Amino acid sequence: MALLQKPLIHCDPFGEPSEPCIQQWPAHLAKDVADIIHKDVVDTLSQSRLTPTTDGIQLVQRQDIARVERVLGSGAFSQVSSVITRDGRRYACKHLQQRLMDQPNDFRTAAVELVYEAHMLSSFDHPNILKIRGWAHNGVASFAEGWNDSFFLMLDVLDETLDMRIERWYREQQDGMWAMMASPSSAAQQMEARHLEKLRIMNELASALDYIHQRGVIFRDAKPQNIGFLGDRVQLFDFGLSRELPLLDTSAQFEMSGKVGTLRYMAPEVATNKPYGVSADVYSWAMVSYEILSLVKPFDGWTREMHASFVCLQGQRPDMVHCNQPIPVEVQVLLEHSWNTTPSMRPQLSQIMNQLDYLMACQVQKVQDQQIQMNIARQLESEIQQQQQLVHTLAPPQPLIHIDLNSYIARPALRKLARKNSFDSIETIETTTLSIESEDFY
Ligand SMILES: Nc1ncnc2c1ncn2[C@@H]1O[C@H](COP(=O)(O)OP(=O)(O)OP(=O)(O)O)[C@@H](O)[C@H]1O
Repeated sequence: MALLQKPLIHCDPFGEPSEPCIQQWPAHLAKDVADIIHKDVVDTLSQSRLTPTTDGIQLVQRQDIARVERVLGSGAFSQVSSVITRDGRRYACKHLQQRLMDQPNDFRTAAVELVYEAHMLSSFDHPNILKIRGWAHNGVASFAEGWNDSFFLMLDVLDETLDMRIERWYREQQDGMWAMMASPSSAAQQMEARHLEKLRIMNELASALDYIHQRGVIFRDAKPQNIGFLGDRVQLFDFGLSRELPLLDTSAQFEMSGKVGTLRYMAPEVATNKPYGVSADVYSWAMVSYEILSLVKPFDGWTREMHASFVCLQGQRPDMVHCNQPIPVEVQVLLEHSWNTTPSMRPQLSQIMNQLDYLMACQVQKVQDQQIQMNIARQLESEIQQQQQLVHTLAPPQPLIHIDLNSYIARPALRKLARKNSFDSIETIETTTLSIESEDFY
């Protein structure tokens, strides 16, 4: 069943309402709300070039949800919870926030965005874009049921978001200082492997953005909070602010609703309400990549005014040398091009991916070389240990006799005895030496 179908009012398909009744619109109002949203959605989708597929999309009813595990997160308009369905599957269920029930205009806008997000996600098939697995069984018409969560999306549950991963890397870096002092070579090896992982993440993100650009979609909100992971695979998600370009032209700039996204990752042309195109996502990609590589938030602690003046007007960019983790020169060059103030000077994502493929190949070689060196060093170390053990087995170390010099000197008879046995054993050699030295004191 498609997203759009004629709204129907029927008794609560979700069983017992999860919220108090006052949170539900009366039936006649709920029908009006659903009709208006339906009309807005029809207007929006009629201009869409995307071709969504409903293959594999499950139509889910509230009674199909056996259990709500926990809230995974919330954004400006929506809330995402982890749910278990009756067939034992786990999904991230995204729906509108309850507070929007008191703000009908915001509810309407957010509802259309949520439906549009479902429309987009079901049009995409890319390993680095989060998969939509289902939605409310009546599609847009579900809004007629009158609850804030009447319409919802069922998505794969992410293991981690990029901002969480960067935070973890930062903590590991702090903890790793001591390990680095203890074993510099293995710490260096870990750092090179981590750098390779970072390049791979940057590449997968570029690939997801390139895929949507080829379909005339601009993401507009690339930031670590909107990039997740399933295992180690990057998953771009939250297409709420994404839009289709007026024309399928990835080199053109268009008049679009400006200032959309998060300022620190936002291209200057977007922040200053100028026409923009998909190269605005390239700028955001560069800012996100900077954060991945350096573990520093771009323009941290800056005000809007500082951003407008220093970043948009004067073209200032993050420091790639004096940061937590200095960025290798060859990657610096890539970022510098990608966050160029002039959109047309920024590379295409396909070019970025080519460059990253090359850098990753070099890095793989570096990691392998380091691994070989580490193995040689380890082998040498174990051979030396084996040799030392062998020497010990052939000639086990003998204990030295403890000699109290004073008592020895005081007892010349003993000294004579020692001289007599002088070459009988190692102990006596020691004794003899001592006795000679002690002679000088007489
Ligand atoms: N599939 C998912 N798996 C796990 N957590 C998720 C998933 N989708 C969203 N979240 C969590 O919920 C939060 C809000 O989700 P999302 O960004 O999609 O909502 P939003 O209202 O569109 O946000 P925004 O206001 O940033 O546009 C995310 O930051 C993330 O922490």
